[in-house]
Amino acid sequence: MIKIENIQKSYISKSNRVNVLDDVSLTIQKGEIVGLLGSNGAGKTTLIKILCGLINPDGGNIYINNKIFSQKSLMYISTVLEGNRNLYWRLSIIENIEYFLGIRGYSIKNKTEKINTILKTFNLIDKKFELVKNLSRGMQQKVAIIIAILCETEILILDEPTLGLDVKSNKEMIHFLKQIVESENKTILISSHDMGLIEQLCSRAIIISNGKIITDNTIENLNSVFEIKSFIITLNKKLENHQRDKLLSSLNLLQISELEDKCEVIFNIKENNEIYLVLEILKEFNVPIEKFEQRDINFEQVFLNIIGDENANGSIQYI
Ligand SMILES: Nc1ncnc2c1ncn2[C@@H]1O[C@H](COP(=O)(O)OP(=O)(O)OP(=O)(O)O)[C@@H](O)[C@H]1O
Repeated sequence: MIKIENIQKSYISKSNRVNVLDDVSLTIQKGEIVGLLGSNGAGKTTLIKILCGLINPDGGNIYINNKIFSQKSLMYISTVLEGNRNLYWRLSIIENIEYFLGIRGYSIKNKTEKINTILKTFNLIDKKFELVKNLSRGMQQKVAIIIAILCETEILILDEPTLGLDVKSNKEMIHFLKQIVESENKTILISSHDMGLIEQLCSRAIIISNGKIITDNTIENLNSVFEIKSFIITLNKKLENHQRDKLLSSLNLLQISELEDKCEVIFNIKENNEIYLVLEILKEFNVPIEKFEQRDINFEQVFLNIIGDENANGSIQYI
């Protein structure tokens, strides 16, 4: 179990103090698979580096299994950091496994069967003696994660596991991680930009923006936002002021965007009958409708809306 309370971290940049993590608190229960989402520079890697003891926070507390964080906590945690510096490139897969398990005090002699099984499962058995530098980026990433699993820690932290992978390797990696999530009973924290990955693997998503947690909710709850439908009606005439006012007051989630000699009415609804509300008002105005389209809403949009609203208003709204 991971408990983070009021973590604070800032860096000095060009003689200014920049807050990178601002009062971050979260709890991840044993066995939970949690996604950490955020735009570039949001503070995800900083939080992960603090969690694996690479940097110290300026303030706040971390508890691992109810004990205050110390060097000893690291025996419960394996981390795969972003990028390709998790392995020794001039060593083979098996030599890397031997080295990293050795650091944790394990001998690979007692683990040969487990190592071979895991390498077979993930199609790396033929590459066991291959130097890591000769492996593809996706294979290297898999090896780093396999080593983290072989360390048999309770907690696994993965920072951007699909970063830099092509479309095919990205798909394979998600499949690989799904197998891991299903077969290993671990507490897992995965940071990513990849909404699909978080949606498929995690039960909960924490969204961080400018060093602050702005949403911490189950994927199920966040997914309920998908039930919202979004429409655009293009009118080939501009609206008069009183018509705009009437439309804007008809629905909470309605925007009007003026184009050259047209205008777009964009609205998001949960109930289908709200479409008729808008259409009836437009009928009353007797303005010709040029186009009526439904827009797709996906997790990425939900995320962007949450981040966008946070940046715009300092408060969170889901659409
Ligand atoms: N050592 C450092 N010195 C100064 N600023 C830093 C340092 N490390 C990180 N930062 C700054 O802290 C902020 C958060 O960086 P961090 O790497 O944690 O973000 P991130 O959410 O992981 O972003 P990305 O998705 O781009 O990896 C950024 O503005 C970054 O420039």
